[in-house]
Amino acid sequence: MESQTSDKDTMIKRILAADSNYPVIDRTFSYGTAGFRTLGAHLEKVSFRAGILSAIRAKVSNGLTGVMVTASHNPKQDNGLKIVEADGSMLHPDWEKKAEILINSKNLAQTLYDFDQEFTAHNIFEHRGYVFVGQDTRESSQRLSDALRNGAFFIGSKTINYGLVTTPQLHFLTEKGGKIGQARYDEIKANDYTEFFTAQFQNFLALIKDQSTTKYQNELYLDCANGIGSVQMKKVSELLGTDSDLKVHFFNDDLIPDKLNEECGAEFVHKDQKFPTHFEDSSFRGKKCASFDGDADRLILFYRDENDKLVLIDGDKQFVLISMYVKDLLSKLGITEDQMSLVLVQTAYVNSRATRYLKEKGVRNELCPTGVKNAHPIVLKYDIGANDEPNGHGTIVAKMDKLDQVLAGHMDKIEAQKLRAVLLISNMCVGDAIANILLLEAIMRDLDMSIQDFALIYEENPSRNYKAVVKDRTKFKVIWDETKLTQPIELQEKIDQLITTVEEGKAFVRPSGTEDILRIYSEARTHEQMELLAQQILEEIKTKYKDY
Ligand SMILES: CC(=O)N[C@H]1[C@@H](OP(=O)(O)O)O[C@H](CO)[C@@H](O)[C@@H]1O
Ligand SMILES: [Mg+2]
Repeated sequence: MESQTSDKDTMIKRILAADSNYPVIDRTFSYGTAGFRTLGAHLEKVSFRAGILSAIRAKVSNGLTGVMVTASHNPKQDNGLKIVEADGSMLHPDWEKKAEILINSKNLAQTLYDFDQEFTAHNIFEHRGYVFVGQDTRESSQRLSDALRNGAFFIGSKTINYGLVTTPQLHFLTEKGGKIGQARYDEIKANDYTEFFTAQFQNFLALIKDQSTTKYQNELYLDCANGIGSVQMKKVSELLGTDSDLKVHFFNDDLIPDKLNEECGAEFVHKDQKFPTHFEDSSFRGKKCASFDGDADRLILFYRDENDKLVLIDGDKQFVLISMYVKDLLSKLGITEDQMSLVLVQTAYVNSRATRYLKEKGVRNELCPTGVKNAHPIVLKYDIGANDEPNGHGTIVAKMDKLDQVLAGHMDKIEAQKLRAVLLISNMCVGDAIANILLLEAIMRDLDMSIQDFALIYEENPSRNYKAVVKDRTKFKVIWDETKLTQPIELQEKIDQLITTVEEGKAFVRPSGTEDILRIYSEARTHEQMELLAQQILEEIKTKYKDY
């Protein structure tokens, strides 16, 4: 698609005419923790305008942005839009604000003239920009992708539609585009992603192919949340071939939009602490299982123990293993923290036992507010930085140039080869369920570790997330790392007091950044105490703060 005009006024007229075709939704949209997200039916105009915004962003920066149409783990009637920078990272915070201005504008022509003024040097009505677009399997996704591409077209941009891809895949493809430049965008194919990660996994396995295993389980039972992850993971499986070390059995791999995230997927398993559909059977006992979320950027591992209890391996434990593995290789090579710094960045939701374990093992650990975009700036301060959220988000990022310098002279050693190879299995743009399962399989295989061994690295305190509906969640204010409320302070004082009544108590309340609710986290040494603590806090909110 190509715009023929360079005349500003004519272009704006056409944009306004197209914009008026999309229904007006009378509310203010904000770019939350994970982009614009609400009912799919309310997002058509937002998508059209997000297309314009993404195109402008491309024109004034590196010529490229990516947009993913998805609402991840949220209900099937929801949808959302996440904008990706040309380096594969999340939209710059300054541009989140600009996106809100353009999307909520009551005078679109004026807003466009304002943008034009602000970016005079970039000629936003003339320069070409590119927008890479991906979508999940929701019913509304096609319509929203169409509206989005339409918006980009009307402001004179080209779009490349990758169709059904996972969120991390769209980040990967956008980053690749940012690296190779516009002239070669045609070369980028959605399958580059699956081919890349399969090859990295195979490279690592080639280093350890002679190591025999006794405990590693090479079969994985995968719950795909009935989302797009199954399509891409099946491609990985095919590329690995039948004689591969890793055999994946696919479940909940139906692409009917109605089934998306329905009683399955990482969010369901983690928050509800229940087995997903098709995993109820006791024949799954002891087997290594995992769940993706709807757009495959989250991963939860789990198994059914001998008492049929669900044992979860959450994001924290996954990244504790990954960080420990990397730390161990560095120390075997005699590489110090000064030569190559390492950090694991987590959120207030981290289990106290994980924090304690990391301290014992000497892994540097920092907290950040919820949302991957908050972890990223901290991660980048270190040479190797991992971040995770218990719900299954997480990635490990390494400054590969620096690593190569530090490893020069060590590359004859297996530890150096493993370190380089294992880090390359990571999707360094954003947390990725497919890359992460391959990364963890590589490590479990090398350490000859069963899923049961994995679960035992440390024993978490029982914990759980709860929700409460209040009149106005924005009145609840928290400190930077979200572990405490500053307002209402009386509620914080009550929580502080309740925590002391249970063993190893930890609890906090914060307003969600993606839903119109308060989130309540509770943790204690026993399940009963954890529930008691949560119930008391919920009761306090219900009786005193519902209409606050
Ligand atoms: C407790 C929890 O799971 N919070 C989730 C949720 O954010 P909230 O701001 O808590 O609504 O959605 C985010 C985006 O997917 C994710 O990064 C985060 O971990
Ligand atoms: Mg997701």
